[in-house]
Amino acid sequence: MIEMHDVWKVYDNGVEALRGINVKIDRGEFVYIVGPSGAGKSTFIKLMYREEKPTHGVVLINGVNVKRVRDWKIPHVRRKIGVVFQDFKLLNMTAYDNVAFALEAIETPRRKIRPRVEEVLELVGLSDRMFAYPSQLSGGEQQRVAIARAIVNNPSFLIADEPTGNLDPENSWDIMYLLEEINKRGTTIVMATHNKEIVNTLRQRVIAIEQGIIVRDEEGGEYGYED
Ligand SMILES: Nc1ncnc2c1ncn2[C@@H]1O[C@H](COP(=O)(O)OP(=O)(O)OP(=O)(O)O)[C@@H](O)[C@H]1O
Repeated sequence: MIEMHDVWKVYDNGVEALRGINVKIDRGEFVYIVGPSGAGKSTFIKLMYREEKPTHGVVLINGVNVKRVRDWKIPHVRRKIGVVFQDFKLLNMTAYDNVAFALEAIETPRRKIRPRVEEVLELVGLSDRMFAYPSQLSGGEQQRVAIARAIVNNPSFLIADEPTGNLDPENSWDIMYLLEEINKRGTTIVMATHNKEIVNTLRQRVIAIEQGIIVRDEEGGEYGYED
């Protein structure tokens, strides 16, 4: 479960990106984070995977306070979260190695790496592109590698910041169907997006943030903006 209690984020330049956020996201949910540009969506997402720490308030991931460095270092907690970005952030090595690297980093026994990498690459539909480099893959394929890498450790949460932001509509839908499938298998998904059509079609919980405040939180909600 993800919980935020009176969370504020004030950047060093004085910008109040989040102003008193209270939210609870349960296991297995699929949540869209929407709102105008500069509203605080990425900041909200960054607090969840501890790219940023709250200035005030508490962020709990499965009951662990992300601000308490010692607790957070317990790999057990950190491994619970997979992250996907708009620009994929793949390393310049094969799809297979990008995914295997995530397992090597947590010292997975060698004999377990290959079957698991093959399994997730199959899940994302890339069995036949395993040894391609990012430059040889389409944007949609690169995002699928990034998703495979994010879920290879079986995280409880998959956090995505505009995962379809760099993709054409067809690839965007494919990525969304994949995220739905991952959610059905039990992973909680939190996704910041500007994609009105997706939010209005694949209905899920919608949390709208404006000027650092949650202004709407609806099950099966609409996108609600014109862009
Ligand atoms: N590292 C930073 N230092 C200073 N200010 C920042 C930093 N990151 C974000 N901000 C500011 O905090 C506010 C919220 O930014 P954030 O990126 O969270 O918004 P967003 O809703 O994700 O926007 P977009 O939809 O354009 O990605 C903005 O005013 C932004 O300029």
